[in-house]
Amino acid sequence: MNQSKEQRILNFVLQNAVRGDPCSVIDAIDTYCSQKEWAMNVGNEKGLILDKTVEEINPSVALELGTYCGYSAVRIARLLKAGARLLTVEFNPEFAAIAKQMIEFAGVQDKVTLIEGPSEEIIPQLKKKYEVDTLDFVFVDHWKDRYTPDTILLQECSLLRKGSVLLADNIIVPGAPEFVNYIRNNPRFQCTNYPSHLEYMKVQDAMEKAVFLG
Ligand SMILES: Cn1ncc2cc([C@H](O)c3cccc(CNC(=O)c4cc(-c5ccc(F)cc5)cc(O)c4O)c3)ccc21
Ligand SMILES: [Mg+2]
Repeated sequence: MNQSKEQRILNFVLQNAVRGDPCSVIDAIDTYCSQKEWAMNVGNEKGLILDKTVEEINPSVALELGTYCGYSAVRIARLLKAGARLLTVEFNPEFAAIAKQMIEFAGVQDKVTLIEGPSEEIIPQLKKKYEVDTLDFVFVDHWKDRYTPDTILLQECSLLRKGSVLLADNIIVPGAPEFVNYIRNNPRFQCTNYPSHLEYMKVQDAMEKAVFLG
């Protein structure tokens, strides 16, 4: 049975990165996906916007929607302080299996809880099953038509507090027009747009930061 692209990305990391070195894992994925096979990792240009946002917030509890191969989970986890944690949600079992190995190889597994299942099912479980009080940071990078319903669900589940920060990928490509309309017209969020480029391409993309005002 021939390998998936995600398995080829993982194999390249296992052969070219350094176990326990998250930066080498990030670099290896970016090298492979810019030179061999494009993949929907947030990439290094938008990754720097993600890094700066995480460093600014210094979250104790972070959530990621859409793990994929674990690239952004490794990017976020490598910046977390001692005792801080990232919960990352992936519904696709193949992606989750790859991401688990990626996170472990990078050596950030003690900071990351990979949860297999759809966001709409997992979000309502975060308080009781995953002992979350409120979320300091949420990276939104799953199905683009889920950005709005899941932002509403996070509020309904009282998972956001005054100052919680959402950062959404792909505001231009593939685009999340309904989310942009919802969040920019919602008085409970303070929004900032960060123009960038689609990972590994010269195509315009952007990220949107939304601070919950309580
Ligand atoms: C409900 N639920 N809960 C957890 C959860 C997890 C997933 C998966 O992780 C998953 C699978 C497939 C697609 C996505 C969304 N990502 C994208 O679609 C995307 C596309 C492109 C792009 C851009 C240009 C192209 F030409 C083609 C693709 C660039 C990007 O950065 C993307 O993030 C996410 C899905 C639903 C989930
Ligand atoms: Mg994305």
